[in-house]
Amino acid sequence: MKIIKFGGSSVANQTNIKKVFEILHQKNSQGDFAVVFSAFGGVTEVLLQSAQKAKTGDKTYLDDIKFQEERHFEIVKTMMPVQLQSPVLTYIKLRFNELEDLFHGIFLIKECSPRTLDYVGSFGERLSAYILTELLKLEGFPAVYLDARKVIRTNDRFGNAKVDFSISNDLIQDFFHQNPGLKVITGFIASTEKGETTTLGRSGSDYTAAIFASALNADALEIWTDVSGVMTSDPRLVYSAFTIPQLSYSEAMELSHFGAKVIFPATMQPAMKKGIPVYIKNTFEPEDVGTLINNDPPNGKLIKGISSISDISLLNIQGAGLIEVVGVSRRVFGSLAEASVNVILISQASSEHSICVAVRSTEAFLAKEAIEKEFLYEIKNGEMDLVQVMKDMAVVAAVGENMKRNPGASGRMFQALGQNNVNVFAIAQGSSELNISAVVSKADLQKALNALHEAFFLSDNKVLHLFLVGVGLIGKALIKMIAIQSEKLQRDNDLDIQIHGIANSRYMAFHEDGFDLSNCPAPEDASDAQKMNLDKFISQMDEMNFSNTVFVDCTASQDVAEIYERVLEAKIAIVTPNKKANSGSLEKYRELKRLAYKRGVKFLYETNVAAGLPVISTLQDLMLSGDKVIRIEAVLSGSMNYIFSEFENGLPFSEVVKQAKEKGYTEPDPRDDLSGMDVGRKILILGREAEQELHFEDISIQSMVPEDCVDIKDVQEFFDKLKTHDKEFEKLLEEAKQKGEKLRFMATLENGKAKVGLNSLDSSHPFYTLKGSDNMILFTTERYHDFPMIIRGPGAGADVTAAGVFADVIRLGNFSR
Ligand SMILES: NC(=O)C1=CN([C@@H]2O[C@H](COP(=O)(O)OP(=O)(O)OC[C@H]3O[C@@H](n4cnc5c(N)ncnc54)[C@H](O)[C@@H]3O)[C@@H](O)[C@H]2O)C=CC1
Ligand SMILES: N[C@@H](CC=O)C(=O)O
Ligand code: NA
Repeated sequence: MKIIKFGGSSVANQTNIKKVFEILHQKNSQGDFAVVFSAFGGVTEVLLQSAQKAKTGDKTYLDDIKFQEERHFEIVKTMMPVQLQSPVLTYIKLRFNELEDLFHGIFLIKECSPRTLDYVGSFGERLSAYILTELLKLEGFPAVYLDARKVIRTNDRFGNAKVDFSISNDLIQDFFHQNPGLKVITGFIASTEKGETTTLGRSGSDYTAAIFASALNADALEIWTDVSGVMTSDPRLVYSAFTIPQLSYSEAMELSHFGAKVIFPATMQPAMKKGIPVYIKNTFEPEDVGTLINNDPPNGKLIKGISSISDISLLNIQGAGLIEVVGVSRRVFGSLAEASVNVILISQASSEHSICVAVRSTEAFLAKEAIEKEFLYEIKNGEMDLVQVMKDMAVVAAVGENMKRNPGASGRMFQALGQNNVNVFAIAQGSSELNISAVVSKADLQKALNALHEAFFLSDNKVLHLFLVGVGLIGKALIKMIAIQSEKLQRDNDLDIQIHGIANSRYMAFHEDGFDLSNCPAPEDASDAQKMNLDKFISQMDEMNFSNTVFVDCTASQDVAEIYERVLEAKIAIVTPNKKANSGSLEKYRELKRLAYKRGVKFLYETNVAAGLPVISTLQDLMLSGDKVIRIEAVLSGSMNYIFSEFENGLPFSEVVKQAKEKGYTEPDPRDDLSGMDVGRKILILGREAEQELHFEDISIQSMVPEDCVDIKDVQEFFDKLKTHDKEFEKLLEEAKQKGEKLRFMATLENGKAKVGLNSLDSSHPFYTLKGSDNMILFTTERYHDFPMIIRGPGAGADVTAAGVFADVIRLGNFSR
């Protein structure tokens, strides 16, 4: 024998009811069963509200019950042949007439006792189970209607009545013996010895089902609802949450205690006592496995689920007068109990200097008052401080019985929180080792849940959640590269990279699960594309509140660089090829580094200089290991090197500049390269990385942009104008050629001063042989004194730059492991 219970949403309308019938037809071949139904979705709530309306003299209760009556009629009229409808419609009509009389009484005397409310609350189930019995007969089932008030006996605590199991069990067994056929049972309702209607409290229909399962020693109890079982975490906050296949009763209790709405612990008690397995199944996805709750020993995962309670406050009770004084905690908790404050979490360190309790925020003030009143004398004498209240807190808890046998759960939990910069305000773990709870700030809740979910469930994979501003040449190449490499990274490096936000200067779009990278749309083509607004982009990134979030800036925009402080403040890492932030004021450069350090997040910008070549990281390593930079000599512009080396082969100057742009070597506006600004920025950044107090004014820059080209707005027009200067550049080339030299645009930094400009170099110079987009950097340092350290290779272009950005992102994955 099985007891199968369907919740209100499963029978909310004709379509859903048909789904329920399909499920029951399938059950038919699997042995004996009885069915428990809730009221049609939402009916009981409306009836109880209508009773309140009637009590306050609000006559619209009449409209509400009319509407509900119609709803019940409608189901019968659409699901039953006309000739059979009459008795069922009459039954409905009679019930609603009773209700109307009842409400009229409430309306007149302006009173509605808990006893009356229980009676009102019984109509929903009585109607649904009766109608469904008749419909099931039409489906060929030998259905027998059972009003559970006949067989479940309770005391008269209306609203939340206590069941007398010995009487109820007998009555249930008798009814089943005497009435063959498929019993169709009303959930939620029961009656007292005197025949007064009572209800079984929150999730009462589940409880009814468990009572029947226990009384009949059922083989199984199935709870059919609108979700596919108990999930590892709240899916609204943790997008990667999934259904837990099996839980022990205790685990299910712990998880449901924390607000997993699927089951209510008390309802399981009767089934649990008899060891009856409980299945949670989804009426709308019947093929889904669902969750099995039973007595089987816990297996597999260390932790089964991560749950949370938001909106709590933390009370700190402290003072020297508390140490080694017997009876303090009795007084604290006694005063809270007297004030009817429910304590959610308790923590006291063995120093006894403070006791910390978490309560619902709505009860925080009451709690503070109660404790302060109790300790009035101690507070007056300075033996105890006033109770501190920290608002806007939340509890996150890792739940699982396997913790008992395996050390390491708390290590993993607090490592994950720490690495994601989630501050923990209090911790509690009982010796049952079923749950470790931590109090965190409410603003960190989603991040904490995701971090824990990743740490315990995602097959040990680290997930980086990227938000990419600037889907241009480099941004697009980056997306492509991640798409190609992602399988290998997941397989060999346990690293999963998802992109949740994309933007260019016009549009932005977001995707909770991450865009499909092998087919990633342009921001303007994404399904929910919105006009780009940087402020909103950052807010949205912040709100999505993923752990391991990375802001990737692939623009050349000053505006975007201005937002870095806010990003780092939000404990979000930054990876960028954009040089604007690091080449602004020295204060800003230092502030960003300080902030990243303070917030414990990384700010990586290897591609600021020489694209993917390891220049910045190498210089940082030199500095960290105690070296000192004496001189830097470098060709730092891929486009300028391309231009001046290709130009030797006879093409006009303006033509080679155009080619450099087409090859993706130049800045979005190639005049940033020609003017020396880009190289100026790079040598400035290198100087700063070499711990020199370098300002942009300390750099003398020779611009190669002809004066009449400076102010032209349109890039194409600039190219036209540049053509008129081809001869001047040819002359420069000719002069160098005659001396057997080559033109190289380079930068030098020595004695706190930097110079950027065009040089004519003979064949003895290391830069003489550079080709194409090559960069070359010579570091002369205290250690590399006689011969400089040399880094050389292509230093511009979509692929080498995107690869450098990608490498920084992967580095983040290693840092945050
Ligand atoms: N091209 C190269 O070889 C290298 C480039 N870089 C740097 O990479 C960055 C990107 O360069 P490219 O991809 O070549 O430029 P691009 O012009 O192709 O792309 C820039 C993208 O940023 C977007 N954008 C601009 N301002 C924006 C704003 N305020 N908000 C949102 N989006 C905005 C644009 O719409 C465009 O999609 C630049 O900072 C550049 O200096 C660094 C090393 C090498
Ligand atoms: N435009 C730059 C590339 C980016 O840093 C160059 O030409 O080197
Ligand atoms: Na680099």
